[in-house]
This record gives sequence, structure tokens and C-alpha cells, in this order.
Amino acid sequence: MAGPTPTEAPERTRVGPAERSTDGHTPDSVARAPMLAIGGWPAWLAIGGVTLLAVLGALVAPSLSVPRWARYAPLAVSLVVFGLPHGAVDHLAPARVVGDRPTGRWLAAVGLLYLVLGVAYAALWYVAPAVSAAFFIALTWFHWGQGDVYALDALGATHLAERVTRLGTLVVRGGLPMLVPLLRFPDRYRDVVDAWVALFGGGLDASWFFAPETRAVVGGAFAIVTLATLTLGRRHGGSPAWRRDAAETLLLWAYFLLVPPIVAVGIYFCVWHSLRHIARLVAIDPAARTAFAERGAVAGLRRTGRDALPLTALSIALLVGVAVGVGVQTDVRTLAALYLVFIAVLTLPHVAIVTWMDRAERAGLARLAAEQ
Ligand SMILES: CC1=C(/C=C/C(C)=C/C=C/C(C)=C/C=O)C(C)(C)CCC1
Ligand SMILES: [Fe+2]
Repeated sequence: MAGPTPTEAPERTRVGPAERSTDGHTPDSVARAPMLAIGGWPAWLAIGGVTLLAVLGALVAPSLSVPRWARYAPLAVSLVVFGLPHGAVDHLAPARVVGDRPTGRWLAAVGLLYLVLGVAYAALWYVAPAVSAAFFIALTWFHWGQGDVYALDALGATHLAERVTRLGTLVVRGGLPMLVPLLRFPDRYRDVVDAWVALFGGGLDASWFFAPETRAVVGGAFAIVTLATLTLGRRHGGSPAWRRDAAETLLLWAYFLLVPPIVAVGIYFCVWHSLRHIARLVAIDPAARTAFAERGAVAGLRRTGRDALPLTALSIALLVGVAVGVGVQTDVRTLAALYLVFIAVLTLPHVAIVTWMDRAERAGLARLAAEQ
């Protein structure tokens, strides 16, 4: 990668020279306010509100089901609102995270990374769609867990210092959206993954995975890992940040058990994972940080949104091009599958960038390595 290597970054969130000498904030406090205002309250309200609606729905009209078009609506919205755009700043973020200006070399390095990893993974989908599908779920498990560990740190968590707790938290936070829907909605889950593989003419041959016995064992194990991780964290003080971690974890368990999976994952992608990453993007960009500090969350979001616009538009154009090029059917299930496979291909380089950012900021799992 061009530019400075992560090991050259002297501190966790290195900010621009002007900010470092004048605003007097420590790096953690720089990240905290945007995380709370952008990735905290909106996410809690949206996910809490939808969970409440699901509870009310189950009590008042248990036979009511979400219409087919509405199930896919959050995924469709994620094309333009927070979801796809959260990765469309990847060309600027690595430079900013080390306090650099994004130069041509940075852009070329990120472009090359996207090209190499994206093409390789797209080829893998053609050659081995079922393996690629499993890899996509595993990758998202890691990436969404990694995103939440970053957010917990930014919100002031001190209970994730130990290796086992930090790793456990990543596993739990990533497993909530990737595993819990399977426990309650195996058929819908299978249907979604089937549709990805069907795009390449393949079929999914993993009935055992969706069987009640497997789900009981896997669900029980995941519940134990959840409780063990929270208990380990509590030993380091039942701080307000630990209580928030526990409350979020319970909320997400309830949410993914109650809300139908395509709706649940679609909303979560926009308002939880993506908004938390966007809060991080606001914190590392001097212009967005200033807009946020002076004019609030919407101004910060607008600034980062401007940065995300060109590559969001390019990605949508590419997606439409692929859809038209391969002559995909206009059935909503197939269109959603195409979109998710497209996201999968973009996610591999995106995860590489975010993992690199974690190293540069000594955040996430890289915080463990830094403490060795
Ligand atoms: C929709 C859906 C699924 C998977 C979605 C995935 C894997 C989304 C990944 C999105 C990413 C990685 C976005 C970028 O950060 C499941 C859980 C298989 C079944 C339930 C419905
Ligand atoms: Fe992401």
C-alpha cells in the first residue's frame, strides 16, 4: 500500500496537525461524540422501535406477515442511504486515518486493492458459488463484529481489554446478524442464500445445516458464548459502557429473533453497521469533524455524504450494468440476490481497508497486538 504503513502512525486516532495543536481533544474524545450522535442514538431508536413494533405485531396480530415488497425495501434503501455509501469513502479513509491528505498514490493503492480482491472474489463466485456464499457470511460476521468492537471502544468501553473478551465480543456482535436469524427463520435464511447460489446456476446442498437439531446446538452454543463474554467483561467493572454493551446485545438478540431476516438485516445494515462506520469517517476527516462540532450531526453527515457520492453513483451504475449485461430477471428475490453478491465482491476489499484502518488506529483486534 502506498503512503505510510500502519506502524508509522504514532497514536490511536491521529488527527490533522491544526486540530492536534488547537482543540485539545484526546483522540478517543474526538471519536466519541460523532459515534454517540450518529452511530448511537439513531441506531438504538431505530432498532429498538422496530423490535417494539415486532413485539406489538406478534401480540396484536400474530398471523400478520410483512408483504413481500416491504421485506426488501430496507435493502433497496441501503443502495443510497448509508449502506452502500458507507464503503464509498474507502478511497479517502486510509489516508485520513493516518492524518494524510488523500493523494493520487493513496487512490491508486485503494483502486488496485479493490480491483485485485474484487476480481478474485467475483471469479470465485463463478467457480464455487456455495463456498463463496459461506465465505460471504463468515466475512460479514467478522466485519460487522469488527465494526461494533470499534464503536464500543469509541463509546468508552474499558471492559474489552482482555484478549478473550475482545475476541468474544467480535464473535458475538458479528454473530447476532449472521447467526440469530437462522435460529428462528431457517427457511427464509436458506431462501436468501439459495438465491445467491442460483444466480450462478448452482444449488445449496446443506440441509443438515438448517435442521432443528443443528440449530438447537448452534443456538445454544451462541447463547453460552454471549453470556460468557458479557460475564467476562463484567469482571472488569460493571461500568456504564458495559451496561450499554449488555443492553445492545440483548436488544439485538431480541431484534433478530423477532424481525423477519431480510427486513432485519436490511435495516441493521443501514442504521447500525453503516452509521457506525460513517461516525468513524466523520471523526477522521477534519472538514466533517469541524462541520459536526460547529453545526451538528446532519452537517457532519452531509460532508461525508458528499465524499461518498461519486463512488456510490459509480457502484450503482456498475450494478445496473451487470444486471442488464447478464439479463437478470426482474423478480425481486433475484434482484436482491444480485445486489448482495455485488456487495459481497465489494465487501472483501472494504474489509481489508477497515482492518488496515484498525491497525493504523490501534483499534479493534489490532489493539490486542499493540499491547503484546
Ligand atoms: C440478507 C440476509 C442475509 C445476509 C446478508 C449479508 C451477508 C449481508 C452483508 C452485507 C455487507 C457485508 C455489507 C457491507 O458492510 C442472511 C443473514 C444470510 C439471511 C437473512 C437475510
Ligand atoms: Fe462496512
